[in-house]
Amino acid sequence: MKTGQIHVSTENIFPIIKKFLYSDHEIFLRELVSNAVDASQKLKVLASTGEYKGELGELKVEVLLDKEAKTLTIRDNGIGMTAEEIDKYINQIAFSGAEEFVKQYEGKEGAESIIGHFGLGFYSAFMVAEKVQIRTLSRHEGAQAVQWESNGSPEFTLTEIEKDTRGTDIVLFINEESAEFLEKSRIQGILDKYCKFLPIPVFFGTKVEYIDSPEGEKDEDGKVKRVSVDVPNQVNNPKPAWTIAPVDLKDEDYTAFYRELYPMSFEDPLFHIHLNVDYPFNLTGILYFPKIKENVEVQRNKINLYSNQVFITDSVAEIVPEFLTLLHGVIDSPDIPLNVSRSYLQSDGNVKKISAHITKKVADKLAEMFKKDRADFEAKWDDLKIFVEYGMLSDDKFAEKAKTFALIKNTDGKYYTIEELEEQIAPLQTNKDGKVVVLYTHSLEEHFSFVKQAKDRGYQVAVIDGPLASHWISKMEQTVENLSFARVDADTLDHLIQKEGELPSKLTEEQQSELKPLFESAVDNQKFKVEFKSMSESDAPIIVTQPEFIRRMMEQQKYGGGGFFGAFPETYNLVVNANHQKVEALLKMSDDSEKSTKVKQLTDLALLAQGMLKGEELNKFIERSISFV
Ligand SMILES: Nc1ncnc2c1ncn2[C@@H]1O[C@H](COP(=O)(O)OP(=O)(O)OP(=O)(O)O)[C@@H](O)[C@H]1O
Repeated sequence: MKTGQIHVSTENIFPIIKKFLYSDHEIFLRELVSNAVDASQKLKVLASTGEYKGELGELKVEVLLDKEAKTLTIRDNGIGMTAEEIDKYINQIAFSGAEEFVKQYEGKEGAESIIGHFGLGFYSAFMVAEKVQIRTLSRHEGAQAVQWESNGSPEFTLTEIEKDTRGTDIVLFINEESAEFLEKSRIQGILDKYCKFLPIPVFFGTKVEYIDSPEGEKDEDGKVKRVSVDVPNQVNNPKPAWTIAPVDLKDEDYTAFYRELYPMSFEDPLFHIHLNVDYPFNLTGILYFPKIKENVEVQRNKINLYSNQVFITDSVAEIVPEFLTLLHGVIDSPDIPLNVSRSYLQSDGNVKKISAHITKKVADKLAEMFKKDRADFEAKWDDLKIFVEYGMLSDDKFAEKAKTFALIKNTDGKYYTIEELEEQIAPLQTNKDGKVVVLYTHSLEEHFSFVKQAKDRGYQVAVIDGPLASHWISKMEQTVENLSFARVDADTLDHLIQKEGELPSKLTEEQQSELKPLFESAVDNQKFKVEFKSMSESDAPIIVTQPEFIRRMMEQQKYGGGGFFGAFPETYNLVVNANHQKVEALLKMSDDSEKSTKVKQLTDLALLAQGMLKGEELNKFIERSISFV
């Protein structure tokens, strides 16, 4: 037996490691299982190059729990270590790595968040163990098995032992505060989280499986009986879909993998993108487009980040652009630095490239789908829309590409690209300034009469809805030349698409001034501005409109952005049709009370058409209307 001092300059770093990693103790298992997997893969490589000539056997990692002895063992049959290798890799290199880490981050703000992403490697075992043994037999022929042991002080012992199987056992004597790691369910939970897709089979305990009775026992119906047997419980799928070449995968395989990732999800994704880059950085992965629900937040941050199949985190906000955090799936890249702060991550060159690459891939995939099968793309559009709009608003490069496939639906359920729609409506809907005006509604039901009037004139009305609508419209107006958008209830049709030459007004200015106070007294002055406009005689006598600009500002404030305008009061225009016969008739009435009743009735009808007549006012309107019958 040999005793020695771990090469160390700090007095004792173990208490610091423990304190530092307090919130993330569980990662010790990720580190040790990854080391075991690495040791197995290294052996595979050595075998393939001919350096290792022995039998490989079935390479596997086992996690063994002995609650009574209070130990947790991580066993592999990989390369193993000689006494010299232990001295080099454990006593010197590994330790200096851990020591440097602690020195660098001790007392620094935000250190905890860094640590979550950073493995201290082998030494993280001391977060949960009072004593750690390495019992190992090297791959070299005739090697002597050795045991390294340390109780968390810089002293260690190295002893020759009997061990006739190749590979390494890391035995942790779990300390008192860490008793949770002697619970089967806790260990299973950690393995599920970090080790689900490691490339070498990992086993933990047993599970029950049902098989045909080996003795051929039959039940009453003569069928072979099913019996339960205990089988080794493999925790991982060593060959997850993202590591397989896309040509070898069918759509069903992608869907099955989605289910493997999100067993609780009820719905299949709309489609997927398989990422595969090896230059200038290394990245693989599969991203899925989910059906986006009203409650966007629940679906956010479901992308899992892996590094060589080891789970790192499900918070990828720094790596993918914000609008892409709505996607689901896996990204695996050994090139994403994990041992750095989040703000550094955002400025990292590789991470920026990765983010730009993913955005481009997503745009290309959508463009390809649109080109390949437009009908199918249209069928998916309503689910994709919010995502594409979000992308167009937050990323100019994406917006440029998306203009070719972003669709607008009209009230007849037909889909057009922006360019197609512009071409369609230009002949009738170009105003006197040469701008093509897209009329739109967010709800056919709410705007029924406005839409009908517009369609009666041969205009098309687009359906543009959702929380991002008004932001998106403003963006389109800024980027597509000569295009402007107007909601059908923003003004009278003649003013929404102004043509040369206005209709003459039947009412003179004086007559309008005479009637104006009557209308003003019928509504709340703070909320409504009364104005007269010369409209067609067949148009409604009064309409309530909400100026496009004010409404958009209010909507944009509600869904973020535009805050600098301050709070907008809700204001509307009460537009009186200066050519309507019912309005003209008011002038001839001598009975003031009859006149104001008529005005009230006309005004209420306009409010009713906008769905704005409610509560007491609605009740009064109903009673008044009954009295007319
Ligand atoms: N199960 C094992 N079998 C063989 N060698 C091992 C095993 N575990 C650790 N080692 C050796 O000990 C070294 C140090 O391990 P440690 O986990 O501290 O660092 P690492 O794996 O090199 O880096 P990191 O864990 O930070 O990615 C490894 O590089 C490896 O050479």
